[in-house]
This record gives sequence, structure tokens and C-alpha cells, in this order.
Amino acid sequence: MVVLQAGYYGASISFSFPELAIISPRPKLPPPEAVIGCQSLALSSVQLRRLRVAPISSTMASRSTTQEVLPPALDSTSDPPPIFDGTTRLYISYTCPYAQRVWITRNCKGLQDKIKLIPIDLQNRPAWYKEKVYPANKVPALEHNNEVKGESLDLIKYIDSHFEGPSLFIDDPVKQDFAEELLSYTDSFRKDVYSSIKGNVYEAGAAFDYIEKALSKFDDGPFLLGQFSLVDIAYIPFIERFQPFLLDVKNYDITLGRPKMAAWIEEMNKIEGYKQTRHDPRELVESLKKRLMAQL
Ligand SMILES: N[C@@H](CCC(=O)N[C@@H](CS)C(=O)NCC(=O)O)C(=O)O
Repeated sequence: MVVLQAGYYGASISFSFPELAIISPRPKLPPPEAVIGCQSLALSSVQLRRLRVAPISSTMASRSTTQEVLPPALDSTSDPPPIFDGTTRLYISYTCPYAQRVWITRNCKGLQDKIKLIPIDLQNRPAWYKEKVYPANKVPALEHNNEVKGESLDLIKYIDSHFEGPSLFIDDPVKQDFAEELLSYTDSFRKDVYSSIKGNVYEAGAAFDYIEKALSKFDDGPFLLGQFSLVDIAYIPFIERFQPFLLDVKNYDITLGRPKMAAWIEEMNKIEGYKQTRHDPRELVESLKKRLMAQL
């Protein structure tokens, strides 16, 4: 695990993964006053060195550097917010990879003041969430213009096209076609890796090879469409979980022999809007282990 930690800017948030059952009754959250961002965290000297030397391009730098104070999660004892009062609200769980996609999108567009985060404790959900906000009773959900919408892949596109901030969709028909192909593969990707965790991990190789090949398609940048886009945002929460888990549990390094993947992860780790949503990899691994054990 030492190797892994050099590349991470951990935040003290625990993790939940829907297919892998439960971790703890209540996710461990940062104290209300905690600031999620590299400055507030206890970093090792290696991490600090990486942070100082990390080259951040001007485009990256403009992608939101707001250090946000995260609100505590609402649980069954919490009152609902004043729903449909005109405020735009993003209901998330700090531990949900699907919600993380939308949270990253909101951060990367610099919408911290326009879209209010409402974290929900999924293990002790408030009844009003299903009754008054989102009958599907899942996160993420977005309250906007007197409506509530769900589904992370729909929401990242919706936020990108309905709100201000830098566009995260690439205006090129060839890239757009490829974006749709990649987005429609996200679910199979997740399922393939998940089933390989239970069985032969080398079967996951094909899923990671697909990503490696995708990263080779455009040579105008290290991201899945060359330049940073919603497609990177759709995959990264799952890679963030699979990478440390497979390394720890199966001794399988997803970046070995996949140089594009290694470079992509390194570049993603420099995106401020993503960094603010990241989890401590040790907690990810421990949570996944517990969940997997519960299923065996
Ligand atoms: N397809 C949905 C999946 C969302 C999802 O499964 N969220 C989980 C948390 S990671 C959830 O809310 N689970 C609560 C439940 O199923 O009761 C999306 O992409 O938004």
C-alpha cells in the first residue's frame, strides 16, 4: 500500500459500493469544519513533493480551485431542506461513485455556489428523501427548476449543458461518437471488473485494456477524448476504487503494461474538482474487503 499512497491526496471519507454490500452502518465523514482539498489534509512528504511539482496547466488551474467546506450528511433525524424554493440542490452520498460523477462535474464547472450539495446518509436515510425529493430513493439526484432528476450519466450531461462554466463536452463529431460509445460501456466495465474480483482477476484485463486502447485513440492530450471531458468524469470514481483494491487484494496493478492508463490517472489526480471528491484509498480497500467478505 505504500506505493499507492504516494499518488493519493486522501480525504477522510469512507466508501460505499452498491454491489458489494455494506461497510459500516454510518459512513465516516469529515468533521463539519473539515475542508476537503489538499491544503487541509495530513500529507506524507512524498505526497507534498508531488503536490509542489505537479505541473498545472492554465486550463487545469481555471477548473475550480474553490476549497469547499463540506456539510455533514443528513440522516433520518434531519429535517428536509426547503425543497422547491428555487435553490438548485445536488443530493449525493459522500461515498457513492455515481454521485461522485455529478459532484466532480459541478466542481469542475465552478458551480459550488450555484448548486448546493445535500449529502444523505444512505445507511440511515431520511424518510422525506423518498417521499418528497426522489421516489427512486437513490443518489445522485438534482433539484433544479422545480424538478428532480436522477441517473448520474444523464445528470453530468444535464449540468454541463444547462449551467455556466467551461464545457466538458467536446465539440467534435468524431469525439462525440466515441464519447457515447465510452459512456455506454461504463456499466459493462463496472460489471466485468466486479465479477473478476469474485473470480479470476485476469479476466478484468480485457476491461482495462479497453480503457488503455481508448486512451490511445486521440493524441491531443492524456484523457479519454484527448482533452478532459465528461467521459473521464464518468470512469474515474470506479478506477479510483478498483485500482487500490485490485492491487491490495489480488496483487494486480491495473497500470502495469498500461502506460496510458498510468498517465491518465496521474493527470486526473491533478484536476482540482476531482481531487476535492477523492477518498482515502486505504478506506476504500478496507470497505470493499468487508463488503466482499459479506458476500462470500
Ligand atoms: N444508475 C444510477 C445508480 C445510482 C445508485 O445505485 N446509487 C446508490 C448509491 S452508490 C444508491 O442510491 N443506492 C441506494 C439504494 O439502492 O437504495 C446512477 O447512475 O445514478
